[in-house]
Amino acid sequence: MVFDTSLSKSGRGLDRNSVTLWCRSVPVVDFGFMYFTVIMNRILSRRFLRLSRIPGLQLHTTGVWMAASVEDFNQAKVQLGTLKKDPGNEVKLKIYALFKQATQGPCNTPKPGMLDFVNKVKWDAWKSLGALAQEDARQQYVDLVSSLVSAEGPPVTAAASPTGSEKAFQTLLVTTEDGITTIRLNRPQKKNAITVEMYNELMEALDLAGKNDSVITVFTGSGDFYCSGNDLNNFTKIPEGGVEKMAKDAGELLRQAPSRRYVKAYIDFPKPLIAVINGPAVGISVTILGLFDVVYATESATFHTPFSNLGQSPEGCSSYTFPKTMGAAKASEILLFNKKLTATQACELGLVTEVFPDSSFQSEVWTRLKAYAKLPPNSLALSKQLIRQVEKDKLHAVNDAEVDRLIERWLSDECMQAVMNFFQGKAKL
Ligand SMILES: CCC/C=C/C(=O)SCCNC(=O)CCNC(=O)[C@H](O)C(C)(C)COP(=O)([O-])OP(=O)([O-])OC[C@H]1O[C@@H](n2cnc3c(N)ncnc32)[C@H](O)[C@@H]1OP(=O)([O-])[O-]
Repeated sequence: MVFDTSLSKSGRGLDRNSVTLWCRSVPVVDFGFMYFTVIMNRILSRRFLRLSRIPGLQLHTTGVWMAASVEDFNQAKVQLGTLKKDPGNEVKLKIYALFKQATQGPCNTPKPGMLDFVNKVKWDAWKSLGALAQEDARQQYVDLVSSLVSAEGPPVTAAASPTGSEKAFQTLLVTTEDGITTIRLNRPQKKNAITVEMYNELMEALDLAGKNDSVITVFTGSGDFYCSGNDLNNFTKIPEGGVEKMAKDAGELLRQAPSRRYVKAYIDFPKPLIAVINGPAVGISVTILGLFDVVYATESATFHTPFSNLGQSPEGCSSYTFPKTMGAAKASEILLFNKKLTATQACELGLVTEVFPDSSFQSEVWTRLKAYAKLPPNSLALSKQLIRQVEKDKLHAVNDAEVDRLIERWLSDECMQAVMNFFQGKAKL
């Protein structure tokens, strides 16, 4: 029998009079249920041990054993749907078999054919329960689900963070639901311009998304813009070391450095990365798209890299990914001569995967993403890595070269003048 905190708290299935701990069929402790509950909670909450894993240790009640009710069973079915972690095929088969036994009794349906692999395995699991009584199957089902739920720890409360969210950020909304980690740029009043804080949070969010249970990771923006690129205020916050220090720090943020590695975080991201472009995209939010696996755009989105206007040069590996995707001539129009693309043009050039009507964009895209997130995660991640692996070294080298050039550009009069023009209201895109 598996005990967990929720079981010991509610006392479900136990006679509350007393509980005896047995070791190798010898009773070693006998105490009242209340005391037992207190001790079990302390032991389990400190994660010292799980009684079911101790060889020879058995738990016996001295009173009447109460089987799980139909209500408990129904509640367990609901709880099963809230599990965040996949319990694995073996456990899922056990759950399936117990469910069938509890609801239909012993298996007496014909054995599926040899080639019907999945149904055959399920049938075998059910059949293996033999003549187990329905109420015992119900109890085992409830216990199994209960142990899985408690193994995941207490549910995250709404007050602690938004639904499905793993961590609260200042400039992003990050949620994980239905196998999708969504990273939403969340400075709509500033058109989601990327501050230094946001760069750092994006790296942290990517790191978490790469390690959590999600299958795919999706970027999108809050409000009417996807992103207006680098926040030009980043250039106005001059640190103690002066402009040179500012340019160097910004370069390190983009480049492969131990703790600051913005573009690197995209190059090395291990799972499928999808951009949902909900409105205009500018600067680094466009160049980085070459490192995404799929880009969906709403019809009215635009794509603009005004580097020459700003006295700057391309980044996000676009000096390599853009010519590779669309040819040097088209890439030069965009990266040198500031050509703004419509979503349809960006799609024709291969920067965008597909364009959707504004009216149905969100519903069509999210339906598709939810379906993608149901695909086998390991297969997806490994296939992505096969596609990207051959180019990784090249991309890191391109990133380094681009950043070296940018650090020079950020110190140039051309760049300083362009930034001043923006804040004096002289230059808007
Ligand atoms: C580091 C790696 C290198 C990266 C390179 C790049 O990304 S290059 C690309 C660099 N990016 C650019 O050059 C884009 C510069 N931005 C623009 O040209 C225009 O804002 C616009 C066309 C994006 C939107 O025009 P619109 O008339 O629809 O809206 P609005 O103008 O009224 O904006 C609302 C508020 O947001 C503010 N804000 C917006 N974007 C930025 C920003 N990037 N920065 C700071 N602030 C920004 C704006 O000041 C205003 O603030 P306020 O006054 O309310 O306190």
